[in-house]
Amino acid sequence: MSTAADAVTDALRELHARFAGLRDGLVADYIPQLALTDPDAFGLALISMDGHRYSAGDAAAPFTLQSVSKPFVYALALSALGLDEVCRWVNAEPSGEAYNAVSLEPGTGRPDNAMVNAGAIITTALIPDTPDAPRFDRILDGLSRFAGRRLDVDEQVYASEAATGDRNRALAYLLRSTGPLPVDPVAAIDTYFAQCAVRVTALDLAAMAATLAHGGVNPLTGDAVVPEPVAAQVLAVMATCGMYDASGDWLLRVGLPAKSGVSGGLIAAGPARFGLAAYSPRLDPTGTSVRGRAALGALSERLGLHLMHNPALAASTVTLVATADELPAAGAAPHNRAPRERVAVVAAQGALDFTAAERVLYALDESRPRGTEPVVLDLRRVTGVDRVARAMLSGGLGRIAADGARAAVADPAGRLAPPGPGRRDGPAAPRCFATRAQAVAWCAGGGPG
Ligand SMILES: NC(=O)CC[C@H](N)C(=O)O
Repeated sequence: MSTAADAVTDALRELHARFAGLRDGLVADYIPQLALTDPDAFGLALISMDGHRYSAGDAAAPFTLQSVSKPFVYALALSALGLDEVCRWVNAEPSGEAYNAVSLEPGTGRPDNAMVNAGAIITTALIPDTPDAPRFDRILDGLSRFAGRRLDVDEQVYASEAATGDRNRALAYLLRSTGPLPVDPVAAIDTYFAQCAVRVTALDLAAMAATLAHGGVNPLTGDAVVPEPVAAQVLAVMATCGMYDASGDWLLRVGLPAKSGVSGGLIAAGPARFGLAAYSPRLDPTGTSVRGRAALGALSERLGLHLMHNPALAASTVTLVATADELPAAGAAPHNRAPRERVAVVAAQGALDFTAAERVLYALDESRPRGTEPVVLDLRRVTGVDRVARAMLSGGLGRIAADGARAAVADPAGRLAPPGPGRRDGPAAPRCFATRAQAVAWCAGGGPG
């Protein structure tokens, strides 16, 4: 039997079938253990903001995080130290160079960003290291919370990189020699190798990406892994730097914050929409999975996820602009008796943010052609009012009241202010009522002022 949501799985399966024939690219072999992976493994996964999981192909096949660990450890550093402190040691500029380049700011020695190896090594070194919570324990714990399950280290890949990672060790020594660092990158290099060797699946990666897309809260477990501003900061750096010297092209064509790794993992995050992941070990010259890139690019196009694409203009916010005596009798019963004033009524629906609140304020003005009429704002069909919209609506209604007109809100859920005709919390708090009829009656002069 098939379910309606199988249509989402079908979309992933179709992309999997479309790109499974791609044989371009090479499996990374500078970490010898990685050369032993099956070059044809190919998995895709998608996790929604409600925690719904979809996958196709080898989405449960294990592989190591490699550079896909970088944005998550960056998130942990930002959570521990804050953006300004982290930026003192790692910049946030695209380097336009390969992941292993020696891209250090002249003068300060500061790496360009936390997505290239030099920046990632510093980021790892910035994670606090205390006897009761050693640095790597904190990192493994954090990565596990992003994934929503306990992760472990592929000891063979770790040993393989530790034995051959001379270039990264050289970078660590160079970093220590150039900058007045608060931490020792040389001491942190083995921790960096270990974080790169943490074992995941494409489904784990999708959960990790979905956690960033979901404001730092894992949509599978509900765990608030990092604060919302940190998730936004990490996504911003992924968008500009996540694909190294291919970051501009990726943002242009795919339009999503993303991060690749040399084991073949690739994540992309559609903020407030999805976490996406691909796994396929054959890499292009920038170190990105060839099939992963093709599949996530096609998925973004197909689902309309490009960030700069006309962002979802919400359905109409304002559902009614009228005067109370134009409304059906049931909606405005008290008003049918000779009102002292014509009362304007504006009704809104859906989730109110800045964009929606601007529409509502504009409609409030349109509903009062003389600019002196009392007005009722009907929020009964509103599902949410964010902080910005609340301040804007209170401010707009406050201006009407300050001009001497009555302004009331039908707001039984108390989204703008607690309901109750007697309630007035100060000059900025609008008069709120449980029903529209009560609000209209008060505005028409039927209630105490
Ligand atoms: N791009 C990558 O995935 C690189 C990670 C790898 N562990 C390295 O530091 O070389």
